[in-house]
Amino acid sequence: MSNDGNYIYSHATGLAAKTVEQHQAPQDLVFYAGWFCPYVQRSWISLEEKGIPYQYKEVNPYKKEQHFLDINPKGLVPAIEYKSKALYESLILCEFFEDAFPEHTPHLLTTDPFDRAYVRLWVDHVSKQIVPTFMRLVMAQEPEKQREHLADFYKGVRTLTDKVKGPYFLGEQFSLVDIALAPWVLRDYILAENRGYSREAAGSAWVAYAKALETRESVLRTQSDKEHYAQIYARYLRNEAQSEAAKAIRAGKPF
Ligand SMILES: N[C@@H](CCC(=O)N[C@@H](CS)C(=O)NCC(=O)O)C(=O)O
Repeated sequence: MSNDGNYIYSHATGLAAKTVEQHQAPQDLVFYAGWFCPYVQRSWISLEEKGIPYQYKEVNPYKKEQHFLDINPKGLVPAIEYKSKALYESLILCEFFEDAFPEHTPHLLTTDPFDRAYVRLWVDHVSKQIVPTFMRLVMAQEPEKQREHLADFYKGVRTLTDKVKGPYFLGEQFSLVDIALAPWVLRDYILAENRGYSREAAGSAWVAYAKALETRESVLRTQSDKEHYAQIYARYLRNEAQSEAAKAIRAGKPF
């Protein structure tokens, strides 16, 4: 076990704490989550958007306790148990919620086959371009590397914003593209405070899109107080984090 788990505040705060409190009763769907985790937040936003009944259980994934490894052998949050069967991986969970609860709207993957593929295409861009570059930029120590990753981050963001219809990616309809990205938009103040990033430098379309995402109710309802996120990122900013993600980024492997 890495000692990263020792640096994590034990529970959600702010509006997220209220949401946790409202989801303590037993349900068919148990959501194993860490309040701090951007991947968790993706699946959590989906649950909140769709009004799916779920029971929230806080897990410290860095402790790798056996009961949790039985649910997710990778030992990562988010994970779920649904009618005693286990699943994990944030985006796979989001798609599962679409399939298992078709009567719950909005349809975040949309219903038209072309649109579904198009949403997946841009979720892939978020996952392969934007998120890893965000992490590389946070972890980079040398100014030259930081400049390189910052330029890559702006590039990834601009490629996406060129396609944003506004206020959300597909227009009025909130979708999985917005969900895949929103947790990192909420956390971009880490880049602004430490790595010379500004939303304005990525263009006015990005400023407007980021604002629309961070003020969406489901996003607000799953957000904790900023100071507790900053505590965790401090280890990434010094390149000391030992999470699976940090190790993969250092090794240049996909995550
Ligand atoms: N690809 C996974 C990533 C999940 C992930 O990395 N979760 C982190 C917390 S943000 C975790 O559980 N880390 C534990 C560890 O690295 O040991 C997903 O999309 O669900």
